Amino acid sequence: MRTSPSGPDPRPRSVKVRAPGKVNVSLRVGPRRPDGYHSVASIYLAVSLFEEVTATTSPEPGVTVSLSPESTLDLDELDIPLDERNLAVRAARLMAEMTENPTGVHLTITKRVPVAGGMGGGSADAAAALLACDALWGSGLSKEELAHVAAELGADVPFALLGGAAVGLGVGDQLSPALATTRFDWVLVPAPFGLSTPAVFSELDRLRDAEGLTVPEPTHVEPAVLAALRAGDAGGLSHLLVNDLQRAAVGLAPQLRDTLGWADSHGALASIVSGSGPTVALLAADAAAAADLAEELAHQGIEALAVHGPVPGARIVSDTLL
Ligand SMILES: C[C@](O)(CO)[C@H](O)COP(=O)(O)OP(=O)(O)OC[C@H]1O[C@@H](n2ccc(N)nc2=O)[C@H](O)[C@@H]1O
Ligand SMILES: Nc1ncnc2c1ncn2[C@@H]1O[C@H](COP(=O)(O)OP(=O)(O)OP(=O)(O)O)[C@@H](O)[C@H]1O
Repeated sequence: MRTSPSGPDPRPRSVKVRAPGKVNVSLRVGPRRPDGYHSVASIYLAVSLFEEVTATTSPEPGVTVSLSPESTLDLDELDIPLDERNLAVRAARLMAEMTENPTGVHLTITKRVPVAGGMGGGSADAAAALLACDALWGSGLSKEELAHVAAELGADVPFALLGGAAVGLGVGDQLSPALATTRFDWVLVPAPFGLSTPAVFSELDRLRDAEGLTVPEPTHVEPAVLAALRAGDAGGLSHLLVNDLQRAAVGLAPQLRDTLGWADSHGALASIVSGSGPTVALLAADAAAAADLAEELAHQGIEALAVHGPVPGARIVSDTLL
């Protein structure tokens, strides 16, 4: 239990935080562990597609949540629980447990990252909710303590707090920042369906079992990937993109093969399934190439989003007295 030196501010307030989605430019997955998780060696890149969470003091005790009409996703189509299963609600409740006399809070989430898309959208909501409640309640937690709480919520949540580019070991939660000196441009192609993260990991286990393939625990990431990131070398990076989950995602959703093929047919440098999928990330040579590619796909009626990374992790956008 912590209180900030000045104690909690009792006045009604509203704190807005934004947090990015991510792609994994390299994702190596080890064998299933006894706890059901898999050790990974991952290189995360935060991209410029942001979730927003506004935490507003509520006269009612507890945590409530709603989705903002400013969301760019079609809210009628979304399968997002608005109860204690919501990752942002879970984050706020954890923060409340660690804060003296927390007020009630209402969370408003602006969804932009494809749901169940492999880009860590729910994780971004959780990270944003943690930071927003930390500010609202003056919980006084250190960065390390916040990262610890984040890891309790999910493997991708600590990275959504940190942002930028980072190496993730353990289940992806043991993070070390990586140097990326210039931006990398991507075109994201969301799918009209979602994939369940545990189902994709299980499919990878199934494929490996069927092949009699045993894999070692991943202990490190490829130095060449870090060198390409450091040098801002999109061409070099394009030959190094790797995702062990990709074949499992494609196994569950074979239509992704076509989308991945658009890199060749539409002049992108390379393509990769983002995390557990099904969003596909096409790597472009530069911002102009990404904008052209997104426009060309849009002309064909295909949803495509030009983004870039690295971008910062969860950050406060506004803090307003009501
Ligand atoms: C695929 C990635 O997005 C790559 O960054 C992450 O590994 C997934 O992170 P996440 O969605 O935050 O995952 P969690 O919410 O912690 O876990 C959901 C489920 O995914 C599986 N899971 C997740 C992460 C991991 N390293 N190994 C796993 O096997 C487990 O079945 C777990 O129960
Ligand atoms: N705030 C939230 N936003 C979206 N989904 C949520 C949220 N809270 C809980 N969920 C549930 O979690 C599931 C996965 O959501 P999410 O969009 O985070 O997937 P993802 O981006 O594939 O995750 P990851 O890349 O971290 O594996 C959704 O289908 C939904 O039922």
